[in-house]
Amino acid sequence: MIEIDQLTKRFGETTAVDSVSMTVETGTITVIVGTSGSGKSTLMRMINRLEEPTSGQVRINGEATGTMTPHLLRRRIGYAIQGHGLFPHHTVARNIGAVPRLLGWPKAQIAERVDELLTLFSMAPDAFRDRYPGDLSGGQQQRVGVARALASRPDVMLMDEPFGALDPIIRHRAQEDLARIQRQLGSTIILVTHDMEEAIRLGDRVAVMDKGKLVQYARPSEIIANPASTFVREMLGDEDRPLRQLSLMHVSDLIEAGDADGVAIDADASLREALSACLWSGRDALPVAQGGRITLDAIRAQAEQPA
Ligand SMILES: Nc1ncnc2c1ncn2[C@@H]1O[C@H](COP(=O)(O)OP(=O)(O)OP(=O)(O)O)[C@@H](O)[C@H]1O
Repeated sequence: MIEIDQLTKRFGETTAVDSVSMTVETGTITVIVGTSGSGKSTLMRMINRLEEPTSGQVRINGEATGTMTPHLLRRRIGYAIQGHGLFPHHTVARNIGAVPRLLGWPKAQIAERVDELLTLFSMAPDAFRDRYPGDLSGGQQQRVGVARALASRPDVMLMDEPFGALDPIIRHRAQEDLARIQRQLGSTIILVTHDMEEAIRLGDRVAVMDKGKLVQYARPSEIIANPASTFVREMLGDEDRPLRQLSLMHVSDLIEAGDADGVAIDADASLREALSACLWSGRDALPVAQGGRITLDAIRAQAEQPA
């Protein structure tokens, strides 16, 4: 568990982070979202002490980070940034193994961990471990950057706009990969983004920042249903709210008895996908692969419900 306790950072006249308190549970993804200059990166950088707080405290599993040696603290905390920050003259394996090497892991164990992570990120170890970053696509470089941050099984993983440089299609895949890997490894991740869509999709909890203040900290469904301020409502984009609502619910929530024609949809698919399948194929109902059907009327009723 990470406890952020009345954390404040001033740069001269500017209060970049203004008395922020929040608790991040172990094994969850917390996304910090806000406009440019709202203090997201500064808040995150105080967790691994790349910035020293003006006042307040961060505790990791009850231990105040202010009392730890900064470089030892940073070895316990993975850090991935936009543009990956890989060493260009080191192979993929050497890049991923950088922190375990610093920690003095035996060579065989590092090699095993490198292969395990490459596999997890759908990159065949034999094909990738000896390549250099320059020989990889942008998406592959980004995955290696994230793999490197995870290599030493850090207590916490901080990610600052990790997918900011990726095009929208790869970005979606990268987000799905991260969510899958996080579930598999049970990692604790804090991720910064300016993209509310990304926050809603990835976050177990979403922290919305405005002018250095934490204006809402809640589950995505709660943020969509009850935005705490006009600012949060604007971040959400009013017209998109029904669609966001649908993307958080599943076909399994609305299955009814009966048949329907055409290609079936999976019960795990989101209502947004079901809506898009209905509209795309011109059907009023879809069969559900696991039995029963879902109707366009039921999906529409869900989208129209006052949030
Ligand atoms: N080293 C610094 N010296 C002076 N001011 C700074 C410094 N770092 C950040 N700031 C200021 O603190 C405020 C918050 O910056 P921060 O980078 O945390 O915002 P952000 O929400 O991450 O923005 P972005 O999305 O643009 O990265 C801004 O007004 C910024 O200009």
